[in-house]
Amino acid sequence: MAEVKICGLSEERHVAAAVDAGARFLGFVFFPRSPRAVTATQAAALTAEVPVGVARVGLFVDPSDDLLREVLDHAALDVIQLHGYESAARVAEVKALTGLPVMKAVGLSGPADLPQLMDYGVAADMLLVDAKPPAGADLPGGNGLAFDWRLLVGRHWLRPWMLAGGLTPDNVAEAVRLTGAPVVDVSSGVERAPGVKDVALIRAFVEAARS
Ligand SMILES: O=C(O)c1ccccc1NCC(=O)[C@H](O)[C@H](O)COP(=O)(O)O
Repeated sequence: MAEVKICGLSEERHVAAAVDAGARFLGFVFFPRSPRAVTATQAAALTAEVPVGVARVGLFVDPSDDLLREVLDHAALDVIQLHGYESAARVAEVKALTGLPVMKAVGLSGPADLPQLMDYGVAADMLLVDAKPPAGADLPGGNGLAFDWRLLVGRHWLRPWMLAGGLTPDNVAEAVRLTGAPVVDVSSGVERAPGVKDVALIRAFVEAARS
């Protein structure tokens, strides 16, 4: 059984569906190129009614200090997710600037990428273990691509972590069984088109992950 983060939420009915289904983390994307992007003002409305116990995660890609301040001036966030090329030093700066826990995403495509999880494990509060985006990809995440989960078998890091990348209602139970992930993160796998979430898929995913 794993807890769930539903990422890339941009409509109130999908926030409500994720909360009702039992998701413990909700992700909001502040990266304009993404089909899931929300503005600071939209995020203010989307995050306002989220109950205590459900964490609101703001996803940023190499954000400037100004962007972080602008979003936090409007929207109530509980965690900052960094999904770009941020260094460990930048992770520490963002933590100090925002006063919030920071989750650093690390993309894996093979064993050579694993040491990054140790490196970031000092500065970050949480780790998001994701698939490395393919060369030339438009987005650094949210591509619906899985990596070889066997890379994670028997491994431990300094921080709590989540598994992401190509998870769906059909494969999430096997991913949790193989990796022991305590939390799973999904975006494309609960969409019927890029950026368009689906209530039935959200429910099916949470049920499969928590079963
Ligand atoms: O979702 C996006 O559009 C996005 C844009 C820029 C950086 C990251 C992005 N998404 C990351 C995620 O949604 C998840 O943390 C994770 O990568 C899972 O995505 P998916 O494989 O689509 O389930």
